[in-house]
Amino acid sequence: MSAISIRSLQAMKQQEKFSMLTAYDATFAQQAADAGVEVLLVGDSLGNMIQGHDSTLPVTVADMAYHTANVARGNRRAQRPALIMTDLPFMSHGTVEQGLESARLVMQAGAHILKLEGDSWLIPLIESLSRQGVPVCAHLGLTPQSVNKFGGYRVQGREQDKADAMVEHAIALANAGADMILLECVPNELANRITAAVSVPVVGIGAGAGTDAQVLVMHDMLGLNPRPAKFVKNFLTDGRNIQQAFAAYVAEVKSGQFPAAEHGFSA
Ligand SMILES: Nc1nc(=O)c2c([nH]1)NC[C@@H]1CN(c3ccc(C(=O)N[C@@H](CCC(=O)O)C(=O)O)cc3)CN21
Ligand SMILES: CC(C)C(=O)C(=O)O
Ligand SMILES: [Mg+2]
Repeated sequence: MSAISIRSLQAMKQQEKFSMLTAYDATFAQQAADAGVEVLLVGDSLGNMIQGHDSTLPVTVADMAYHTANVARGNRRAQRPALIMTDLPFMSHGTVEQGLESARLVMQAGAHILKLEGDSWLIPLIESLSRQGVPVCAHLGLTPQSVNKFGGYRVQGREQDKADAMVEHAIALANAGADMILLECVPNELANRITAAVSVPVVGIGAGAGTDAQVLVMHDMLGLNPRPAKFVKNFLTDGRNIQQAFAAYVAEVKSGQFPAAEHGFSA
């Protein structure tokens, strides 16, 4: 089977749901790809899960490059290699110049697509990356790098004006060259509006079952988080091993069984 590409994911929009899971090392990357996970996210949530911080703010570009290189080695050994998406961390893309240098470091470490938190202010950088052949996923809604500005990890886009603005931002980002959109902790109805408004795949976490794809933090879906968020489901149940837990997640995303109503937010 050939490796997953941006093109294969684009073709799945409105045909078949796909799954994304965080991976920070070679062993779990290979396990997830072998279980059928289409996208491995080297998330800056490694600040929480690997480094023990209580936010993603301390994570550096060097940390992201290191974990991306590890994930890339494991992924290469998989039956069908997944697409590797890597987060640009806090304050590593405040200007176009800085964003390009950060992008170079993680792409050269083995990422296939970058994820950037931000709204329409990202457009000049996305246009530049797009011209240089670097795919981008724009992360909207609850963007954890802005936790201090938000005053906590809270659902975003509940007010009508904020919801309308998020739809406009998603359209503008896709027009600027974003190849994917990720929505975190937004009301289901808003996620559905955005999924219908853009032609690129939309990935959700805490955004309901209507998006084109789902993402979870691996440690959360293995039940390793003592205080899981509302959108988390533990798949390491019913006597499953880790590989089977990953496969159950993939299957439940494909069938639409996950996420259920209890994992989403209303307006
Ligand atoms: N392990 C882990 N999982 C994550 O999903 C995650 C991280 N770490 N670190 C970075 C951010 C922080 N995230 C979080 C953390 C908590 C909530 C949370 O507790 N949300 C409330 C909703 C609050 C509201 O209603 O506004 C919830 O009930 O889920 C959400 C996102 C998501 N990301
Ligand atoms: C929660 C996902 C979307 C993420 O950005 C991360 O794991 O860092
Ligand atoms: Mg992240």
